[in-house]
Order: sequence, then structure tokens, then C-alpha cells
Amino acid sequence: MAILSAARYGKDNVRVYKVQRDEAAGTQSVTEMTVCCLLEGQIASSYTEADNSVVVATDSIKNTIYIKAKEHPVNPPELYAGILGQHFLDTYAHISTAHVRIVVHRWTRMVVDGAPHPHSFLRDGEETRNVEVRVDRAAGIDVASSLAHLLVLKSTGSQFHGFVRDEFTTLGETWDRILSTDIDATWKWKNFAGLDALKAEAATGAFDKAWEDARAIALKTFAEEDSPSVQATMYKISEKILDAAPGVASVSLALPNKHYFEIDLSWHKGLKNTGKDAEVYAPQSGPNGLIKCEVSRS
Ligand SMILES: O=c1[nH]c(=O)c2[nH]c(=O)[nH]c2[nH]1
Repeated sequence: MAILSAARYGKDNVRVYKVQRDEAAGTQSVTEMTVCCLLEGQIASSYTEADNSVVVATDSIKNTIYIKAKEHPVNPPELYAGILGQHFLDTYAHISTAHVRIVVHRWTRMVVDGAPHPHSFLRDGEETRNVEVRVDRAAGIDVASSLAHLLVLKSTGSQFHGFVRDEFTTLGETWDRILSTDIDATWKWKNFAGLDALKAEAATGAFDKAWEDARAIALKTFAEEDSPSVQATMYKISEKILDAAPGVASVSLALPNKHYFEIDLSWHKGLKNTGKDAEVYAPQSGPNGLIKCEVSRS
């Protein structure tokens, strides 16, 4: 005997672009995002009995993503995701939960001859701003905001020593190393009772501020701290993000340690390229350390 123990479905990779025209100022602003929207509810019979009467077609879910983007602001993405998710609960009595994930891609306004250009933008990196929103009839709205793919490197100001040394250890201790990582930071908001509570939070500007603060804190702490380890630095970053955002319940970070290995070139005319003389390094694609943490309010 088999049972359907979990099911959700919807549309993934829906690419959406929206322009906002400020006629008075003569400027335009753009948002490009990739949306995934999955539904849960009384849909079991569509799997077990081929009963399509409970299926809102994924094509209609895609259409709804476009229509809600036209009817409502798409910024902040937390609000748009909440509005979209709530729509499915309000419209279909048998749908109990909507999961909306949005990845916002960077289009940064160009500066031309020292002035912000009114309608031209550039993709300045693969960093994204993301949200994962769960809208549920019983449990209200849960929001996890994040930033990802923020690639950083510092050429000094990082150490790693005092770690376990045993018969498995070859890594030397270092008081000066390169540190590079791809910052992936998530901040989970305290639960919202419903869409009105989410709208009220959005109206304070808290979602945009938390994203700006998280990004600035991560960069400043990474740059300024003489890092004893990835673990210690990421805890500091998480603590500071939590302090900056009162509506946030917990912060998680996932940091790959992107290694740069010294190269011994002494075999060539006695070239000195290790320790204090190291200048040419070999960046590694893998294996890499992967260090994660979640920091919550005590
Ligand atoms: O900051 C670090 N943390 C580790 O746990 C670790 N392990 C390792 O080999 N290098 C590093 N660096």
C-alpha cells in the first residue's frame, strides 16, 4: 500500500520584468525577477485518482503572477510575494498554503558623465535579493528574506590557527591568509498573522532597510575584522544583522571558504613565492569549506 504523504505543485522559473515610469522626474526604474509559486491543499485526488477538477493549471498560476505584478507594486519583493500567495487562498477554497519564492536580479542604474542615467542600467554582479514566503490559512505568513552570490575577497586580515592537529592534519596554521567567500545570508521574520500585518511592516520600509543593513553589515564586518576564522566572522555578522532588524527572529549564513593555495616556485631559479614572499596563488574551484550557522534571539 502506498499513500501520498506530501504534494505541492505550481510554476517555476517565471521571469518577470516591470518598469515604473516617473513622468514628472523623467526617470524610469526597473525590476527583473524570477518567481516560483507552488500550491498545497486538497489536491490529493489529482495525484491518486487523476481528478483534475482540483487543479488550478500551472499555466493559470503563471498568468496570475503577471497579473498581480501589473495590479500591485513588485517592491519590496516580500510584499508582492505575500499578495500573490494570499490571492490563491482567497480565490480557491481548497488551497490551504501558497509557497512563493522570488529571486530579484540586479539592474543598477548607470552613471554617465557623473550623473545617474534616467533609463539605463547595468548588471553589476550575480548577487541576488531573494524572498521565500509561505502563506497559510492557519499559520499566517512566514517570510524568509535573503541575499546570495555576493562574492567577496580580502587579500590579508584573516588568520586560522589553533585548530585540531592529529594524524589527519596537513594544513599549516596561518596568521595571514586570503579569505574569500560567496555570501549567502537569510533573515527570517517573526510570523505575520495575515496580509494586513505584512502590509503594515512593508509600509514602515523595514524589508528594504533590513536588506540594505544586512548587505552593509556583511561587507563592513568582512572587510574590517581581522578574522580568526570563517565561523567567528559569520557569527559576528549574524549578531549585528539581528541587532539591526527588530522584526527579524533569526539570521542564517552559509559561507563557502574559497581557497587560494600558495605555489612553491623554488624549483625555478630558487624563486621565493611562499609565506611572506607569496604573490602568485592558485585559486581553487573545489573542494571548498562550507560553513553554516543560524543565530536567533535568546
Ligand atoms: O575559517 C576556517 N574555518 C575552518 O573550519 C577551516 N578549515 C580549514 O581547513 N580552513 C578553515 N578556515
